[in-house]
Amino acid sequence: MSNSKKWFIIINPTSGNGKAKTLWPKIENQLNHERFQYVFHFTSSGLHNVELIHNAVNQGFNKIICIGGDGTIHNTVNGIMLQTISPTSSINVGVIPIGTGNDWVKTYNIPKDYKKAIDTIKNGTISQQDIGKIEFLDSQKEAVFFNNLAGVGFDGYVVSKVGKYKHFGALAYLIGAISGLFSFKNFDVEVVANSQKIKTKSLMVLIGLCKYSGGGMQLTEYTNPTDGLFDISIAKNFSKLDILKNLVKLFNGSIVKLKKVETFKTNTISVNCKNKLNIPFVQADGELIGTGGIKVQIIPKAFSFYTK
Ligand SMILES: Nc1ncnc2c1ncn2[C@@H]1O[C@H](COP(=O)(O)OP(=O)(O)OP(=O)(O)O)[C@@H](O)[C@H]1O
Repeated sequence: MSNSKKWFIIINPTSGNGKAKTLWPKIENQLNHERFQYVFHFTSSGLHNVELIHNAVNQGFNKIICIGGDGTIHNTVNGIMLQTISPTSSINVGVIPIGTGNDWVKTYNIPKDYKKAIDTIKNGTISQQDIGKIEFLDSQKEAVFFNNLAGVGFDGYVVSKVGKYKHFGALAYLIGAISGLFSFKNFDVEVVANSQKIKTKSLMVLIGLCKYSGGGMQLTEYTNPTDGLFDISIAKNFSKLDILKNLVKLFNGSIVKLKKVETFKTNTISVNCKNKLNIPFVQADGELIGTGGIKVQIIPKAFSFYTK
């Protein structure tokens, strides 16, 4: 059987605090019951995940199942975007969500129950969305792609801390945010987008495609992940009290209505961080990817996946 007829499955054994590994035998039973033809691999690291997908596409696989959380989807997207053999939107990805935050799947109501997720992959439809490409302004690091949300500043700082709280499930991000609050310092930033320059002290600059991040928070003014535009939120000079007072607003989407949050849409953005004494972290889809200034551009409808 040629590779294009088979599914290529990757499982991140550490996702969901190890739940992906424990559930795999049951998932495998269900896939066999539903007569899926497949090969499978466990990831040994994020980089291994990217390489597995990159090589699979080069070998002719065009149907992928990703078992894990947002980081596993992110690494899978990067494997697809970095290969040059096939148009990226011709590779279809099914997701069985077994992560901690599981934020990306919430936008599309992809079921967390593995049997229902398999049914979505088997009987659902194929949708597409835009992808973001991040290039680093202050280093030679390779470009990183994202499918959900990227951010510079406090949210990157939270991601750098969240690992040790993952056993709390989706609450890990909120706990990470509260614990990081007291050591984080707002940074100087110059944002360039839509021929405008915004110079400010900032808590964070968020570059969104989909609706949820940080374990269910809604930090951007989400409209449409296929409109060719990012949803930007710049949180300007928030105090610790501002954050504590507005914790509920982080989750119900109304944080973007605050005066100190500037929102707009754009298809490219530069986030320049000139102050070498306070260089912010950069996160993409909940993965810590670097530090300092970035330039981000949108690649319209580059990612194809199974939805209900
Ligand atoms: N075998 C492995 N050992 C350790 N880490 C791994 C391994 N395979 C992949 N990883 C890394 O595991 C990290 C977490 O994966 P993932 O995001 O899927 O799960 P999660 O953190 O539980 O879920 P979520 O991101 O939805 O909160 C990713 O950064 C990925 O690079």
